[in-house]
Amino acid sequence: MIVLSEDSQRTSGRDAQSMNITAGKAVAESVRTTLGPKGMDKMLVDSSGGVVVTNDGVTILKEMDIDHPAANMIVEVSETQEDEVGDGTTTAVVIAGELLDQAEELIESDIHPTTLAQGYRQAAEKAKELLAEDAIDVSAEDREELVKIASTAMTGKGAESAKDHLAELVVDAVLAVQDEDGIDTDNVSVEKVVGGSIDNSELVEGVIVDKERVDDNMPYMVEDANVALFDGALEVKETEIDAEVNVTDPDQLQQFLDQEEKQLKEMVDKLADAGADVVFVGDGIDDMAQHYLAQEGILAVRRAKNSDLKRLARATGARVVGNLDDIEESDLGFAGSVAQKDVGGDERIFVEDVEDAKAVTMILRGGTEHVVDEVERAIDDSLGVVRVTLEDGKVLPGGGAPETDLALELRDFADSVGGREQLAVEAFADALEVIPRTLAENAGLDPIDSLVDLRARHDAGEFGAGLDAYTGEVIDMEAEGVTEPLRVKTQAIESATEAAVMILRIDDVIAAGDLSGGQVGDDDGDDGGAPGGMGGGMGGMGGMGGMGGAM
Ligand SMILES: Nc1ncnc2c1ncn2[C@@H]1O[C@H](COP(=O)(O)OP(=O)(O)O)[C@@H](O)[C@H]1O
Ligand SMILES: [Mg+2]
Repeated sequence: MIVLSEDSQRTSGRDAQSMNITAGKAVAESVRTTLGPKGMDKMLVDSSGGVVVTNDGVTILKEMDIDHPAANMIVEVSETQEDEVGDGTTTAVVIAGELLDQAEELIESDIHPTTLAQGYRQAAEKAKELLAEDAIDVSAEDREELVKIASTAMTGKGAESAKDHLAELVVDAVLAVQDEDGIDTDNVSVEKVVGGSIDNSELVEGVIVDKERVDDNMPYMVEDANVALFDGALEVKETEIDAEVNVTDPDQLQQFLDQEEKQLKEMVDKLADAGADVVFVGDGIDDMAQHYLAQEGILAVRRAKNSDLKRLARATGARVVGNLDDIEESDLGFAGSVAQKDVGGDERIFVEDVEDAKAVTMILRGGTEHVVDEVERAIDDSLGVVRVTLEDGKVLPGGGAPETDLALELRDFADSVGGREQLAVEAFADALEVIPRTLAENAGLDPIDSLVDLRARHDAGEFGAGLDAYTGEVIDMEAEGVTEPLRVKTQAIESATEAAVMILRIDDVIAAGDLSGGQVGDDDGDDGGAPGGMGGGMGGMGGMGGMGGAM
C-alpha cells in the first residue's frame, strides 16, 4: 500500500542513521580546526560578496548555509551554548560530532541506538557531577582571577596582542553593569571604531549615542546636565493640517503657520520649564522646534534608538516620557557631562559621569573592519565567561584538563554500569578526549603523544594538567592562569549529548520533496490535517521547517 505521495523521499533504518550521523559529523568537522589558542580562522563569503573572517564556532556555523536537518541540530548546539554561556561553542559542537562518530562504530557492532542513548545520558550526568566536584571556587573579589578568565576566552581570536588590556576592560564592564537583579551583558554596548590600535580601546562608564546634536547652534557640551528622554516627535502632525485647513485668503495661512509655530514653541517650553538641558527624542524634531531648542541652550538629539533611550534611562535615572504634557522635573535624569565628541572621524554624543553607570560602552578600536568585528566577537565570549563566573563562582582548568580527567573517571564508572550501556559510557569517555586531541593537532603537535602524557599526569592525580598549546608541554593550567567557567563545560556536555542522542534515535526520515529543499511550502490545500501534523512534528526536531507538505 502506498501512503506517501510520489514526491516524498523516505530513508529508513541504518541508512537514515548513517546519513544523519554523516551530516552531523560534517558540521563538527567544519569548525574543528579553529579550536584552541592555535586554532585557525575561517573566511566566509556570502552570496553578495560579504566577507567574515572568524575563529568563533557559532559565527561560522551561522554564516554557513546549512540546510540538512540533522546538521542543523548540531548547529543548534552551538547556538544554545552561545545563548547560555557565550563561550565554548566550538567545544560543544566538536564533542557532539565525536559522540556521533563513536556511536557509529557501536551501531555497526549491533548495539541498539536506544541502549547507546541511555549510556550516553548516564555518562553525561556522571560527567557533570564529577566536574562540579572538581571545580575550583572563585569569588567576585578575586579580580585577578576574573581577568585571567576573561583573557582565556579571548585566546586565539585576533585580540591576542591586546588581550590583557581588553580583559581588564571586560571585567570592569561586567562589574559596572552588575546589580541586585544580576548581570545583563546587554547593558555593555560595543562601539566599533576602525582606525587606531586595539590597545587604545577604552571603556566609557556611561552611554555613547551614535548621533549628533540636531542644530549647530546648540551647545557642544553641557555640564551637570538634566536629561530628558522623549519617545515621540517634536513636530506638529501633518494629518492635523490636512484635516483642519481650508485656506481662503493669505492671512488665514499665516495665522495657521503662526499657530503651528506656537504649538512647537509650547512643546519646547514644556521641556525648558521642566529644567531640561539635554533632550533625546525618539522621533523627528521640526526645524522650528530645533531653533527654539537652540535658543533655550538645550542640546537635542533626534531619532534616538529605542535601545539607546532605555540605556540612557538606566544610566541617568530619567523616565522615558511619551507625552510632553506630562513631563515634570522628576522625570529628568542627570549626567555630569553630555558632550559631542569625535570618535574615529564620526561624531557621537557621550553621556558620562552618571551616578550609577549600570550601562557602559566599550570603544573598540582596530586597524580594519574585519579585525574590529572579530575582536568584538572575542569580547562577547569574554563578557559571557565573566558573567557566568560571577554567577556560579566555579571554574575549571583549561587546555583539555577536565576532558582528560573525565575520560579516566568515566572509564572507571563504566565498570559499575555493566551491560551494554557500559560500552556506550566508554565510548562517551573516548569522545571527550577529542578536545585535548584537537588542541594538540591544531598546535601542530602529535595528538597521540600529547594524550599519553596527559593521561599519565591525570592518572597520577594532577587534575589541573593540561596542554600548553605554545610549547607542547603538559603543565598545570591553573598555575598558568588558564581557567574557564564550570558552566562552559557542563553546558557543552549537556547540549552535545542531547543533540547526539536525538540524532541517534531517528531511524526514519520522511521528507516531502528531496532533502536539499524543493517542495517547500506546498500550498495545495487539499492535503488535509494529517500531513500538516506530521510537518509540525518534524519541524520540532530542528531545521526541518518547510518540509511538512504533501505526504
Ligand atoms: N593558553 C591556552 N593553552 C591551552 N589551551 C587553551 C589556552 N587558552 C584556551 N585554551 C583552550 O582552548 C579551548 C577553547 O578554544 P576556542 O577556540 O575558544 O573554542 P570555543 O569556541 O569552544 O571556546 C578550551 O579547551 C580552552 O581550555
Ligand atoms: Mg572560546
